[in-house]
Amino acid sequence: MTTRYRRVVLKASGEALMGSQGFGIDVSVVDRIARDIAEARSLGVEVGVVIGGGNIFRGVAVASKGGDRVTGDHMGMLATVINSLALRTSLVKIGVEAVVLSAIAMPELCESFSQRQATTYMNQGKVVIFAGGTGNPFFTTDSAAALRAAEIGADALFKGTQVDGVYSADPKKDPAATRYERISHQQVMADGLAVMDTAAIALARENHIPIIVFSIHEEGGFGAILKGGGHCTVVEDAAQADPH
Ligand SMILES: Nc1ncnc2c1ncn2[C@@H]1O[C@H](COP(=O)(O)OP(=O)(O)O)[C@@H](O)[C@H]1O
Ligand SMILES: O=c1ccn([C@@H]2O[C@H](COP(=O)(O)OP(=O)(O)O)[C@@H](O)[C@H]2O)c(=O)[nH]1
Repeated sequence: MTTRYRRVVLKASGEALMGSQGFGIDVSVVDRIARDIAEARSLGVEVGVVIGGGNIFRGVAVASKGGDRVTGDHMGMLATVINSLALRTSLVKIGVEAVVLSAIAMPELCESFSQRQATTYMNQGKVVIFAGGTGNPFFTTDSAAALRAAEIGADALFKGTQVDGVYSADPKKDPAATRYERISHQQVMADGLAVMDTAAIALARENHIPIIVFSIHEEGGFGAILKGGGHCTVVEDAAQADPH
């Protein structure tokens, strides 16, 4: 079937991977996300993935206790490598070809990221998992996802998170918040809607990449959106919007 998007980057929340455990990796959750990615591949969509590290470590946790932020961020980036290796294992287990490309060189564990190698693998139909964030402290995996999406020429950035879209306020704090079906990058930033960090949204906007915010907890949600249905908010500029 024809999908609206041919090549996408999926940003999967690190926190989602811990399931109900409160920390670390619940393999059944990783397996489920792998099945959702497999469905996208079966639709013919080329998929790059960025996984967060919040289920293991966030740099700000070190800084907030008076520690060194840069070291904390290095630890956070290593956490994303752990999650990426877990996802690769789950994908390979179900017969989906997948490679991990890390922004931080660790050749014994995985290949290093280069735009050329990533594009080659994607053209071959392999799922490319971008590990190590941007490779720089003071950034987030949201920014890494926007950056990789721009580098590989993705048609859309899918942010799979804890909530099912962009709301007028944080829905976890304000039960009266309402969900947008569509909103522009500009309005998300102007209204300070904190579903994704501003650097990531700005990068996506500059490169005309729509962001699809959806719940990573909903099995089949990713595929449903790719097929033109599903439950999400589409962040795109007016000029990009589908006239239908
Ligand atoms: N206006 C908003 N619309 C939707 N979610 C929001 C909004 N403001 C804050 N949030 C919060 O942002 C969170 C997602 O951001 P983030 O912490 O980066 O998650 P992730 O773990 O997916 O990286 C959601 O869980 C939600 O509670
Ligand atoms: O380019 C990057 C990406 C991530 N991180 C670090 O890795 C942690 C985990 O990433 P993130 O918080 O984005 O994960 P998520 O919220 O998606 O689980 C961050 O807190 C940062 O400490 C970083 O320093 N640079």
